[in-house]
Amino acid sequence: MERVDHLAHERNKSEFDVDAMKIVWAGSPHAFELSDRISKLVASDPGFRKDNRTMLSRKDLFKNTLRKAAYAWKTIVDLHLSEEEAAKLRFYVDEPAYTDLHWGMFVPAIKGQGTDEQQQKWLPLAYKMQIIGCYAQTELGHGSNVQGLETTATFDPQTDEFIIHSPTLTSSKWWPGGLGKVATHAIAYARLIVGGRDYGVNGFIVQLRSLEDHSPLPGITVGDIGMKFGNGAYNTMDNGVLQFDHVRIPRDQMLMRVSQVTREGKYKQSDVPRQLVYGTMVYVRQTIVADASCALSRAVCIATRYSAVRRQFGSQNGGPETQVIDYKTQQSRLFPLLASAYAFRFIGEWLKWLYTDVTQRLQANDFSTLPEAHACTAGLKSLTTTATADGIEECRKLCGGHGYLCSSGLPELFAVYVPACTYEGDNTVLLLQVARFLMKTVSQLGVKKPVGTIGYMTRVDHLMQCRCGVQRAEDWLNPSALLEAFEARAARMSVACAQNLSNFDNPEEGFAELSADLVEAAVAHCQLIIVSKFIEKLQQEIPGKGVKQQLEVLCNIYTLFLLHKHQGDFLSTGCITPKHASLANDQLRSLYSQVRPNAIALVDAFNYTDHFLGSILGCYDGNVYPKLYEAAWEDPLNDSVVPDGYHQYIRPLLKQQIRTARL
Ligand SMILES: CCCCCCCC/C=C\CCCC(=O)SCCNC(=O)CCNC(=O)[C@H](O)C(C)(C)COP(=O)(O)OP(=O)(O)OC[C@H]1O[C@@H](n2cnc3c(N)ncnc32)[C@H](O)[C@@H]1OP(=O)(O)O
Ligand SMILES: Cc1cc2nc3c(=O)[nH]c(=O)nc-3n(C[C@H](O)[C@H](O)[C@H](O)COP(=O)(O)OP(=O)(O)OC[C@H]3O[C@@H](n4cnc5c(N)ncnc54)[C@H](O)[C@@H]3O)c2cc1C
Repeated sequence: MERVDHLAHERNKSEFDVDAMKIVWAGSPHAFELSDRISKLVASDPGFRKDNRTMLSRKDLFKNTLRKAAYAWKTIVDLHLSEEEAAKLRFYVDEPAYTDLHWGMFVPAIKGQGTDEQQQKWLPLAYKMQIIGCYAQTELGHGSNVQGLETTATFDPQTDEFIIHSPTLTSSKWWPGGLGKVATHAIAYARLIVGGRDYGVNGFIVQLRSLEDHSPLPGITVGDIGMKFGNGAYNTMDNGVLQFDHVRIPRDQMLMRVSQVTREGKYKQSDVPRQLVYGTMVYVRQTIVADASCALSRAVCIATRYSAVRRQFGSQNGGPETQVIDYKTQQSRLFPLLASAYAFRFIGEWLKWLYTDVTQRLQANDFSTLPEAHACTAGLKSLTTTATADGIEECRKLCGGHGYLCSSGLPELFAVYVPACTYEGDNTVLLLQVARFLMKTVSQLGVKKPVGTIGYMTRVDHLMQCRCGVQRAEDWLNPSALLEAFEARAARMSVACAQNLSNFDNPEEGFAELSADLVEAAVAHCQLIIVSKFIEKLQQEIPGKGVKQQLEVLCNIYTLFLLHKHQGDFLSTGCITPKHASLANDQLRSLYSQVRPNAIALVDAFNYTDHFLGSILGCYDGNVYPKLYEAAWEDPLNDSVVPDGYHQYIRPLLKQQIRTARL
């Protein structure tokens, strides 16, 4: 049967080259070809089916995840996939699993913190999955405060070993993904104790389970921490608990790139900064930013397609009702999210570049950009994950009642995504790190020249007193006007915090007292980074009919939407007047009308297969109602017409009502 495209009329309206936009979204023709090929490979293989996840019990769900992970590995090996292709395949399988932590944290931790010899020994085993690793840092009593970890690693010079121990209940490792039921090894973070002295937290490679029968090794107590938020969702992951009872490991299993312990029991610190012990977190925060655009764009794709299918009110002379996407309120909620998905895509690309740059510098013993890389990865991780989690929930509401069905894909997407606001650093704690960086920058103005993303502070005198030159709504399309408003707001908020801090005798006390304001200053700074990198991206040549114009519209929507949402900051710092704010809002409305005919094509450019989207509301052909109707009948509750439990619980009730009625 020929498939009808219910969204064809929408696709015909678009004013730009969608195929060219697909390449911009993917990052390059090579990246597009790779994503396209691997996503289709996964979608066409029934072994990767995922539409029954929300109905399985935890045990069945978890076993199914183990099956899929093994099947994915077999596919990777059988097809001789490259590292890049294998990573894409895992991405499109789209199921949180122990492999995420093995490839995403265990391997990078050994690469970043291990010596050359340690890498040579452990990486080949990990690459072939002959060992499976996890990242065991967080404890029951301490997550955010890494310096507060309690697990100890005490050097025993007699045997040339470390004794890994959990001295208290609160020192139990708690949360590590893959730890609960699968990992054979962990990078365990513990306080390094040598000669009775505490040298702070360091990573150690510890074997947890037998490679023969998977039983925990002596001294190891390990298990899963239990069900998490939502059906299916992150419950495919075995987040675990772990206690060490004087577990001995050879000295050479301490990750020794940052500091070393010699055979004689001498502690030595390398020339590299101690903060590199936190290096794996910087790496993962950068990948999380790139991932935010994927999660948000999925939700936006579903909500946009469904908004074009769904009609309510406004029928004229018996004709069709209005598509809900034509309501200005729907547009003002949806299009900023569409623009954010693109903005996060480009900031993710830029952050990847920054991370690669800092890594190369570190290898050449240039540590100068490390504080900026830490501030950018921490701040952008916080900003993009918060906006994405909120955005997915907004997309669910944009889909009305049907968005609440699991078959819309949105409840599961939200449940899987929302812990990103907490893991790899609680979002508020991370913004406080950015605030520290900002306060340090302001306190050193005139002594140290700010560069990179903080370079705008060199013009602080101008930014403290400049006046917005916008006179008509269209003036807000001028990138210089937008940039200056965002720079002035960020600079003024930071300087105000620094001035308030100077009123405290004890800076730490002042920092704690003003922390809510400091977080807002950090948000203003991070929003400026995203806006400025989007504008920079548009200064490049971008091929394809109408592609650049569409991106300009999206960039302006993203920027003016932020200005509108945070107009309190802009007004209270005197960067703009109420008249400017009102003109910005006028311009925003006009931009929504420009994006409207292109909305479906702009989400088609994400090039998601129906399998990856996992949503009846977001399916490519827009044939929503028959699919919803069919899916309802597939629910196990509809296996029988009369439900189990009828004779036990319903019939007696009804009988009782009959007796009462007769009385
Ligand atoms: C494609 C692969 C994808 C893989 C993705 C897999 C995803 C799987 C899903 C989930 C995985 C989740 C895994 C985890 O959650 S692991 C645990 C993560 N834990 C955290 O993030 C803890 C957060 N806490 C911290 O990072 C720190 O405790 C802290 C908040 C930064 C505070 O640390 P500390 O007390 O030591 O620091 P200070 O504030 O005193 O700062 C001292 C100076 O150090 C600088 N600093 C801090 N951190 C870093 C860093 N990471 N890099 C560089 N520099 C750092 C800080 O700025 C201070 O500098 P100064 O110049 O001011 O002295
Ligand atoms: C799904 C999931 C997967 C995870 N995977 C792993 C893993 O693989 N490996 C691993 O080691 N860990 C993992 N974690 C743990 C995770 O990294 C921590 O939960 C996270 O770092 C937050 O720490 P916390 O739980 O201690 O939160 P807390 O620090 O206890 O936060 C509680 C509240 O206190 C606030 N707060 C804390 N400190 C401050 C402060 N200084 N100032 C102001 N407010 C503050 C926070 O903002 C938050 O509102 C995972 C967590 C989750 C949810």
